[in-house]
Amino acid sequence: MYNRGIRGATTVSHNEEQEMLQATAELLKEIVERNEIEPEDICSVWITVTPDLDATFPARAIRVLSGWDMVPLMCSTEIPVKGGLPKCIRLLIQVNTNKSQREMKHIYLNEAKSLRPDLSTSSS
Ligand SMILES: O=C(O)C(=O)C[C@]1(C(=O)O)C=C[C@@H](O)C=C1
Repeated sequence: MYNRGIRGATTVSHNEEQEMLQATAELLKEIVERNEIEPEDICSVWITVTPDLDATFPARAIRVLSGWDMVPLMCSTEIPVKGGLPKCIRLLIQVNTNKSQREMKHIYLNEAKSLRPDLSTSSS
């Protein structure tokens, strides 16, 4: 068993609570499904938002999911680099798995696909 990291990122159109929660849940669901992981296998989830997103804590979208209440979550702000992609939510999931690092599927949705086209395996 190894401890691996899985990355994801997505964007929202507005600094709005429901949109942020929905985008976070969508990104998490895609990561979980594509990587076939269970909440029990997850060590922690680190979430960042760009400084233009302050309508809510994205962690709220994760801890209400069935089986996710005991997964350690942490939100923080991405560093405000000039010209950085706006309204972006990033996830880093640390997971226990037997898979190799190359088998980890990193998910970039919406405008965030431009961040790491080399890693993105999502078709959406
Ligand atoms: O992967 C991302 O979300 C990126 O924006 C790329 C990148 C990088 O340059 O590697 C930049 C900033 C993030 O904190 C993490 C990684």
